[in-house]
Amino acid sequence: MIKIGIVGGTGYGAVELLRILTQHPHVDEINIYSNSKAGDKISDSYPHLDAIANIEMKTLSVAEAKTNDVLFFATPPGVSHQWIPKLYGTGVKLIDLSGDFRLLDREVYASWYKQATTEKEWLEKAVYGLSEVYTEAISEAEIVANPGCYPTATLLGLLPAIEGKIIDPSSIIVDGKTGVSGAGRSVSLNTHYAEMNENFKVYQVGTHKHTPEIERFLSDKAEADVVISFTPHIVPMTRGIMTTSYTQIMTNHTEQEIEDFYRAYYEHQPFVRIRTNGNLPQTKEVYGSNYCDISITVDQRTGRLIIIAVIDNLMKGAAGQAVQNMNIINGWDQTTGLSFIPTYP
Ligand SMILES: NC(=O)C1=CN([C@@H]2O[C@H](COP(=O)(O)OP(=O)(O)OC[C@H]3O[C@@H](n4cnc5c(N)ncnc54)[C@H](OP(=O)(O)O)[C@@H]3O)[C@@H](O)[C@H]2O)C=CC1
Ligand SMILES: CC(=O)N[C@@H](CCC(=O)OP(=O)(O)O)C(=O)O
Repeated sequence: MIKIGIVGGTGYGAVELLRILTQHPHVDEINIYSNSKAGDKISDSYPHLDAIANIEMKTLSVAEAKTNDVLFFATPPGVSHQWIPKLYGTGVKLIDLSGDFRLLDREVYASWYKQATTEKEWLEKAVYGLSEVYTEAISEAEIVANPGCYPTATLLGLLPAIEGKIIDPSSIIVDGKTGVSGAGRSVSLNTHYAEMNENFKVYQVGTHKHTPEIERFLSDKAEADVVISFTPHIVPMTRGIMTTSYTQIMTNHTEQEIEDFYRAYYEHQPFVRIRTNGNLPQTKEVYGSNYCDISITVDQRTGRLIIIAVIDNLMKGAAGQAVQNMNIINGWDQTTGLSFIPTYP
């Protein structure tokens, strides 16, 4: 049995971690750290957790942090990099849901995040937590950089086609669509009900911070520098991400052959489901679960392979994948504590 700490206690990522970890069979104690509400119970902020997690939140300190076996940072970018170097080597496994450790180059980070992260020596110690792809490295990691929500869906959709040399890596255009909880719980005019309802917004065209993260890991598997066009959109729904990737096919494979290749690529991965016979995934079909559903379509007319991937941004896009990584680190079955059937309708 292990002891868990969650930093950023009153945010959406933390609450989703709690939803999972309160039912995880190997977790017997949960500490919650809050910057704004230490001393309060988490159920004061989230009454739906009353009688499930009436845990009093604490202030984080290095001494406190070290009492945990695994510490999750569910904090905005700019927080975890101040703590993780102080905790490295103490035996606590550190899983960061923010972007602070996802890029190797701090200048690239600064140019996309408009703020600083830690030195390269620390960034190099982090393992990218795309569970299905970097499993072995994650199993030995002390610091896991949990992937961003858009990169999770985009990379799971594109990596088989890149590794199989099915598509031209220089041809990739990605359209992302997210639910509003992707913006976190903090109040902003952008996500105000009246601004969001009956609306469909595009934002950060060509400037979204997930672009260099997607490019880094596509380049890793393409063994060449990959540059993509990525455009995110926000949709009036609570949860869900859909990414649509448009790519140029380089081979004469049929749709069936590519589909079979994808299925073989993810054969032993319990959370990736490949759609068959032109069946296209919808965000509702993964809602509340850790699944990533993927479809591939060969557009004969344009010679393009169109890849659609859906996830729940708070599950496979954040807390679910973070727990999947905790399971990998501890040598447990990846699905432990994560067997949520999607909530439908
Ligand atoms: N929402 C999503 O779908 C996804 C989120 N992520 C990432 O996960 C992280 C958490 O996101 P999410 O939970 O949605 O965000 P929220 O804004 O909902 O929560 C973040 C929490 O962090 C704490 N916090 C805020 N500012 C500071 C600070 N300066 N220092 C320390 N703690 C602070 C606050 O909790 P308290 O005051 O209680 O400490 C806050 O509630 C972010 O980095 C986000 O980018 C990644 C993938 C998807
Ligand atoms: C709607 C909305 O604002 N979504 C967020 C999602 C990114 C996020 O949550 O950040 P990480 O995944 O990098 O940690 C955004 O586009 O910035």
